[in-house]
Amino acid sequence: MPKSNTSIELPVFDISQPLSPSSLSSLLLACSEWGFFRITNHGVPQDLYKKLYSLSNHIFSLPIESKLKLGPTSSLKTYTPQFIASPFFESLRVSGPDFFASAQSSVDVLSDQPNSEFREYGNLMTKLSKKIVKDVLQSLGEDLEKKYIESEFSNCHGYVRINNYTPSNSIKEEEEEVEGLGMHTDMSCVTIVYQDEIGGLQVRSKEGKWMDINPCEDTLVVNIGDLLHAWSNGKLRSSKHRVVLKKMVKNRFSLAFFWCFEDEKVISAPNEVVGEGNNLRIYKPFVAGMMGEEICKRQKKNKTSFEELADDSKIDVFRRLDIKDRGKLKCVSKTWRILIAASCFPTYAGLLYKREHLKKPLGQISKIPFDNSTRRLGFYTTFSLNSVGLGFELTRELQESCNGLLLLCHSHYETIPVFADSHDSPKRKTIYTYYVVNPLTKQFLKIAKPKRNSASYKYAALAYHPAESSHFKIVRFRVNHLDIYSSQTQKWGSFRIQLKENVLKAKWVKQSVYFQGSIYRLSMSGHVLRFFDKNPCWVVQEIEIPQTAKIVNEAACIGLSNGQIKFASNDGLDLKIWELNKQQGWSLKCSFPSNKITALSIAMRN
Ligand SMILES: O=C(O)CCC(=O)C(=O)O
Ligand SMILES: [Fe+2]
Repeated sequence: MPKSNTSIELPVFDISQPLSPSSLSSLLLACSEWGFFRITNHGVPQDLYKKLYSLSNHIFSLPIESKLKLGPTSSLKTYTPQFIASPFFESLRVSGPDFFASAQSSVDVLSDQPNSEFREYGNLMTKLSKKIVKDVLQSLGEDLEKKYIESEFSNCHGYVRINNYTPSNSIKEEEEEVEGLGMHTDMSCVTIVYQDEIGGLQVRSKEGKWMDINPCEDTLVVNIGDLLHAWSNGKLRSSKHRVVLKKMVKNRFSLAFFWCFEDEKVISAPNEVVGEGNNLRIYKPFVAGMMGEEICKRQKKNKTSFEELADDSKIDVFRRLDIKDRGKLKCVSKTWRILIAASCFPTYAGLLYKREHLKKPLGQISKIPFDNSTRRLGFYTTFSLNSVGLGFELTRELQESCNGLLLLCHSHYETIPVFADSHDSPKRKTIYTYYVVNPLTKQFLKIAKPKRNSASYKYAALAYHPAESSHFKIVRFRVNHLDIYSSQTQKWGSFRIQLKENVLKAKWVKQSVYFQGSIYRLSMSGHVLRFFDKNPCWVVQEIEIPQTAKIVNEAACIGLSNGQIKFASNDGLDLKIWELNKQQGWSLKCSFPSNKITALSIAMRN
C-alpha cells in the first residue's frame, strides 16, 4: 500500500466552554466537509488513559483461548478476534449504561481483577457525547438544540470499543503500510476517539484522498456517524475512515466511544433541517436498528466496478449471459476471453485456478508473488490471470478456490538437529502450511496443518460464502475422517464419518463445490458426496448419480451453476448435464453429442 503523506489540520474546540458564533460556524463547516474535528479540555485525566491502557494491554496479552471465551461464539460476544479481513486488529466492547457491570461480566469470564476505570471512562464519554451533540445541533440552527436535544437524544446509549492493533512483521520498508482497520463509517450519532502516539487514523476526503489524522496530545478526535448523518438529512457528513499501520515497534491502542440512538427509535430528519419540500429528504423515516439496510440500499446506487470482482464471481456473471452475448464479449480482452471460456463449464469452484484439471491450459496462471523471507504474499501487479507470481508453482500448491478466496498448501523441509556425538545423519521433517488468500484485499492467513495426525499432504477444500459469514472453514479429507479448521474459533476439529466400503475405495475427484453450507465431491463409485455440519458433528450423505448416467474413463465432474448443483458426464457419445434438486433428486438439463462439443471448445479457444 503506498504511503500517504498528507495530514489534515482539524479545527479544535474547547468543549468546556459554550461555543462562540464563529466557533459554531467553523464546527458546522468541519462537520459538513470532513465529519471530523477535535475537542480539548474534555476532562479525561491522562492518568485514566494510562490505567485503561495497562488494563487493556493485560487483557489482549491473554492467550487466545481465554479471549475466545468472550468471542463471537460465546454468550457475551464482547471480544472480536483477529480474522482474515483484519488480521492485525482485535477489540473488546464495554457497554453502557452500566459500564462497570459490562466490564465486570467480561472480566468474570476471564477470572480477572475487578476494575472501575471503565465506569469512569464510560460515564465521562456519555456526558461528553451529549455536550458535543448539543453544540453540533446548535451549529445547525439556533433553536434546534433547545427543541431536539431532549426529545430526540435523551435515550441515546453508548459503548466503548477498545482497539488493539498488532504490529505486522511483514512491513519491511519505511514507506510501506498495511490496513489495520479497513475503510468504514461508524454506526453512531457521534464517535469519540482516543488514539495513542503511534497514529494511523485516516479520513477519506470528498475527492477520495486519504488524509492522516495525527495524534495530538490532550485532544480527542470526534467524528459524525451514520445515525446523525441520516438525522441531519445528510448535512453532517459521516466520513469513511480507516487505520493504517506503518512500521510499529509496539501495539497500537485506541478507544472509540460510540454514542447511538436506541435501536427502536424512528429516525426522521426534522423539517427545519430538511428545508422546504419533502422530496429533499434523502432518507424516508426508518428505525435506527435498520441503519445498515438503509446504507445498503443507498450503496447499491454506487456500483462496484466489474473489474474489482474476484475472478470466480466474474465467471458467475458471464455464465448468466446467453451464448451469443458471451461470444461477442470474448472480443473485449484476452482475460475476458479466458474467463468466458471458463464460464462455459458447469463448474466454477476452483476451476479457474486449477488448470491441472483441464487438458488445455486456461490462461497464463503460474505464480503468485511470495516473499519467503517475510512470509508475505505480495501482489506486484493486480491479481490477474497472467500477472500472478508466487515463488512456488500455483498448479501444484493451489488446492481450491471458493467465492473469491484461494486455498494454497505449501510444504518445506526443516532439519531436526541431532546430538553432536551422534552418528545419525540429520533427519528432515516436512512442514505443511495452508494459506488462505484473499487476492482482492491482498490479505492472507497462515494456518498450520493439524498436529494430531501424521497424514502428510491431503486434498483440502474451502467452505466460504461472504453472504453467509465472514468466516471460512478448511475441510481436509482423510479416510473416514474430516479435519475441519474454522477461522472463527481458529482451531482444527476432527470428525469421524461413515462411508460405504465401495465409496471409500473408489477414486474421488480432487475438486469440491461449496453450496449452502455443504461441500460436494464426486466419487468414481458413482456417488456425489455431500458433507455438512450437523451440529455437533459433520456427516456425509452419499447421493447416487442419476440412474441413466455413466462415468466412462472418469470423464465426469460436478459443479454449480445458476444456483444449483450440476453433474456432467461424457460417455463418449453424449455430454449430459443433470441438476440436483433437494426434493426431487436429479433432472436431466441437457444433452449434446460429444463430437459437437469438441468443435465448440475449439471454437471457444480461438
Ligand atoms: O483506532 C482508531 O484510531 C479508530 C478506530 C475506529 O475508527 C473505530 O473503532 O470505529
Ligand atoms: Fe470508526
